Amino acid sequence: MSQSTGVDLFMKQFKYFKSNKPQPSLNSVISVDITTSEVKLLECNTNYKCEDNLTQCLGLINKNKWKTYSFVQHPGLMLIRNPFTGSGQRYWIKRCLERYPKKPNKINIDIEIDNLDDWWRECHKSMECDKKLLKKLRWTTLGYHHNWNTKAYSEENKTPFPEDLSELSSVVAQYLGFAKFRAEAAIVNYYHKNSTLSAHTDHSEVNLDAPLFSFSFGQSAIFLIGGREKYIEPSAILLKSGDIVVMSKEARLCYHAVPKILPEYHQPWNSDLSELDFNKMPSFMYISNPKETIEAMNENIENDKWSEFENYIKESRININVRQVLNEKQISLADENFS
Ligand SMILES: O=C(O)CCC(=O)C(=O)O
Ligand SMILES: [Fe+2]
Repeated sequence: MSQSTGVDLFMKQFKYFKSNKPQPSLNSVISVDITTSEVKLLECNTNYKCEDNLTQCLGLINKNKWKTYSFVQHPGLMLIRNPFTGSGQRYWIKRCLERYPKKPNKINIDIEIDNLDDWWRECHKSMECDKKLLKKLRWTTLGYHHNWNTKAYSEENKTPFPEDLSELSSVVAQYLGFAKFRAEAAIVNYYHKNSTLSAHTDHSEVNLDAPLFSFSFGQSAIFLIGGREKYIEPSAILLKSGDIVVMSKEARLCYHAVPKILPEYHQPWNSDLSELDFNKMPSFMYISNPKETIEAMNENIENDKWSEFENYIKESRININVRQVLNEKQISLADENFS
């Protein structure tokens, strides 16, 4: 495996952090809250001007308060430390549970259960929540659906990408200077206490220059990121609820994994629950019904409507992994100029 010694250092670290007995030491895990020589706070002075009420409507705090970090050992890797409001976190968590797993989107349970059109409702149709079904959801795919066998995207296996997630991705992309980014495919990953995601690279997209955006909510996780080969020793980074990881440039094709979910005491989705009151609607690029989005954002403030989602997220982690599939001028996968 290794050039010289044959050692897969990625796997070694993965096994170390995955272990329950003994529990791994977290001393070497990078936390961007603690200043070390490995992490740098980035000045994001791209000329991106967007209305403050646009970020607010997407559940984000004012962009001049965002903190973006880069990693000395991993050029192209960036982390925006939780730029979401509490109501914003609630909105995105709820979308990942209630809306995105609905048809025509695809979920892992489709293979086992036919016609499960509304997983969340099915889990909550009787007084007592169906915990077994609840834990069964491991992924939802959106837009160009990831094909887990062939790993290839196709025009036949594509449904409309959620407007709100396009909007969110585009705001974050523009903020970092990726003005032309288009969200075209996403995997929503659902993790429970002992869930892991093994080492992989994401290389199915035609466009491997566009960055990949990863939004995490709920319980914390150890994220491993290494190099283009598995013999390169990975770094372990602590991801918390609301964090956005961006894999761009050299980091775009690097091996990464999630060896461990860590229970988190802080619940940022329960603080900063301010109501949006808009006289002036922002101009959205993708969202066609701004009023509906604002109402959905505000609805979460009422705790009784939120409680079922709270029960889920206090034990689980959700990650939304957004990609651009096509090249800038490409219209479809069939576009011959790009095949
Ligand atoms: O859960 C994460 O943080 C990473 C998910 C991921 O790498 C993927 O979906 O390809
Ligand atoms: Fe990935």
